Formats: sequence, C-alpha cells, structure tokens
Amino acid sequence: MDHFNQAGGQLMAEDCSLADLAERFGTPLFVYSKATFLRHLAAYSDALSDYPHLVCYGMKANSNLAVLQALAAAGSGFDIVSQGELERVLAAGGDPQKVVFSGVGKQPGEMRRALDVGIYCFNVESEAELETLSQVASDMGKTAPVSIRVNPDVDAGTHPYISTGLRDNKFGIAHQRALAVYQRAAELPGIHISGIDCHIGSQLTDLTPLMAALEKLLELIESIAGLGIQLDHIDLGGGLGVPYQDEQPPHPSEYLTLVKARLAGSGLKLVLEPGRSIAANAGVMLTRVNLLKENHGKHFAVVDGAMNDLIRPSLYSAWQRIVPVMQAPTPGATHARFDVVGPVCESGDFLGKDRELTIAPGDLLAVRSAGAYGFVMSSNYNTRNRAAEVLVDGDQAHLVRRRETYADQFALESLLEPTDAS
Ligand SMILES: Cc1ncc(COP(=O)(O)O)c(C=O)c1O
Ligand SMILES: N[C@@H](CCCC[NH3+])C(=O)O
Repeated sequence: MDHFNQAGGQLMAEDCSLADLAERFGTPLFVYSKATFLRHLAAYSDALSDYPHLVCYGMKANSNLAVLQALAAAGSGFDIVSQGELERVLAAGGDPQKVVFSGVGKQPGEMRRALDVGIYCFNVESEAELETLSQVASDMGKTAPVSIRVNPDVDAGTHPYISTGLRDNKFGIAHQRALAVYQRAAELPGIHISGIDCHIGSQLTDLTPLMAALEKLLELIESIAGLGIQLDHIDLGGGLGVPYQDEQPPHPSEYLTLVKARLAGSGLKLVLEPGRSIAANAGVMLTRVNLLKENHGKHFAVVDGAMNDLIRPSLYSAWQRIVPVMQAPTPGATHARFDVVGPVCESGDFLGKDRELTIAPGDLLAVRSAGAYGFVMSSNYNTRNRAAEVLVDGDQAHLVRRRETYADQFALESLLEPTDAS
C-alpha cells in the first residue's frame, strides 16, 4: 500500500497530479510522498511501542534534507555512513543522540565530528577502526560509545552486490573474532562498550536469515557477558525488502513480533536501521517518452531519464515497475514490448527491458519504487544535469531539490591558464 493511486484517469501522488508536477518541474523528476515515508516509519515504531527501541532510518537510501526533516520530526533516528550524512542530519534538525555511525572506512576527522556532536553509537567494523577511535576519543578527552558490527556469515539470499553478512564481504568483524575484539575494547581508553550489531544484506524477502543472524548475536552476547561486559543494546541493521514486482516481503510487524519474543527479558534495547523499506515505495521517478524506434524488430522507447538518474536496473539488473501516468492511451499509440532506454551512451543504459506498454512520444511514464537508492545514486555521467526532487504532502507539492543546471556542473572546474599570448 502506498499513496500513489489512480484517480481521475491518472496516477497521483497523494492528492497531487503527477502529470501536473511533470509540467511544472520538468522531467526526469523524483516525486516522494511524505505520508508514505511516515507510514513506513510508523510500521516499525508502532510494532515496537511496547519494547525499548530506536529506529535509525538508513538514510543512504534517500537523504534529501526535507525527507530527513519529516522523519526527524516524527521521532526517527538515523543510520549514517559518512560525515556528509551526519551534516545532513544536523541540517535537517535531526537529533545527534539518535544517530548510529556505520561504515568500514571512517576517518579520524569524521570520528571527531561525531564525538563533538555526541552521537548514540559508533558501529565499529574492524580492529583497526577500534584502535583509531580509542586514540581519537582519548585525545579529545571524550568516551566513544561503541558497538561491534559482527559479520555472522549468514547467507541473506539476496543479490551478491547487496549481501553484506557473508565471510567474503568486507563488512563487520568475523563472529569468531568478535569476543577477542570485545575484550580488547574493554581495555582501551576512550571506549565505552554499548552494544552489538549486524546488517546482513538488503532486499531480504525471507525472515530466516535475519533470525539466524539474531541467534548468532544472542550466542555471542552470552559469551560477552562471560567476560563481565554488559551490553545495553542490540542493533539488527536494516534489510527488509519491498515488493518491486511480485515479491512478498514480511511486514515489519511480523519480523518484530519474532524479534521481541526472542529478546524478551534480555534488558537489551533494540536498534534498527531500515532504509529501503521506508523509502522505496515512497517515491517514483517520472520520465517522458522522447521517441520510439525499432531495430531489427526490437522496440525501444527512448525516454529522458537514464542510468545516471536511476542506476539500479543497470547495476543490479533490478526490476522496477514502469507504468504510464495517464490511464487512457494517447490516440495512435504503439502497443509493443519495449526496452525502455535512456539517452546515455551505454548499452547498459536501460530502466526496464521487454515491457508491454501502449505509448506514444510525449507520454509520461512513472518508474515505481524509486524512493530508495534512486536520486542518491545518481551522477552527472554524459554531463547530464541531475533531476529535481519534489516532496508531496496532501495537495501541496514542495520542490525540495531544484534541477541542476550546466552552470552548477561547471562551477567546481577550472580552465588552464593560457601559457603564451597566442
Ligand atoms: C549498515 C547498514 N545499515 C542499514 C542499511 C539499510 O539497509 P536497507 O535499505 O536494506 O534497509 C544498510 C544498507 O544496506 C547498511 O549497510
Ligand atoms: N543500493 C542498493 C542497496 C545497497 C544497500 C546499501 N548497503 C540497491 O539499490 O539495491
């Protein structure tokens, strides 16, 4: 369920006409529904209303400032992976005490900034990072709250590029090493051991690997207690999938009922880092059909959106639904199976392949489920201006990021000084 529904013969975002938004702001255009973001956040917080918790939205999924502002106002915390993301949380009015800092390559400067503003916890991903953090915190006369990210070696059963909890992945500390790392952390100055965490992968549609990871963490927690170390929280990361096509991922309440039952009596606060399940179906990308062409019997719809705007189809062969915004076909439209492709000079530049559509040049298409890992992964490849972003709230549409201009793109570059008078 989302707030993108058909009404009056066209696809709407809440009470706003997508066709009108495309006219007003141009295409390609990301359109987000504020109500959907908030409903997805509430799916987590409501399911945990009877259990101590902190939901830290995995903001890498969609870090537009207005989106963060809306989530922060609804009480969300944030999972960050860079100082840049921390600066966004602060700029959007988020509470640093609800921030967890993940990532395998935190720099000392980033650690200093996070210590300065007082984040909730550092999710430490290596022994080297632990030593550096201890040094940085001690030098500042501060204590860093730390959780060790354990790599539980659980197969999340997802695309290899987005699986993170396998022994071959760069993330976290092998669970066999974890105990030794906790022991070392207990000896180090400037470190307060606060929790344990894991994140095994993204777009998970089955609870089995998530629950297997939880069991591994609970075993470890017992061994850690044997060292005399008491943890105050467990962070299970993000990872719940969304229906892009016909997947049937579990609802957060189904997952959290199982987790709460397992954690009952543990005294552990539960931290979560959901990204995709909050953002993906809260957004669409609008793109206009430029022209139709046929090559050797194959039909192509060349649209104005491309892999630089939405890279998931090219990068992961991800399937995202593509639908016309207007229900009634334009008179004279062509009915065929189209590859929906962009203008970028790469054969891998497609938004969808082999899609049955009835379309004509000038038609507006919506690529669904584009609220997560959409705009945030966009680039200027082929010197294309990055798209604009609009956040809809009822019948109000707010332009929350204007379309880039060529001047924006050139602003950071310089020409060489001429070396002679000629
Ligand atoms: C450490 C961490 N937490 C949270 C997330 C968010 O994951 P998802 O978008 O699958 O919920 C990610 C990304 O996969 C991550 O790497
Ligand atoms: N960007 C990926 C997910 C990566 C998750 C980040 N750890 C996607 O679009 O599916």
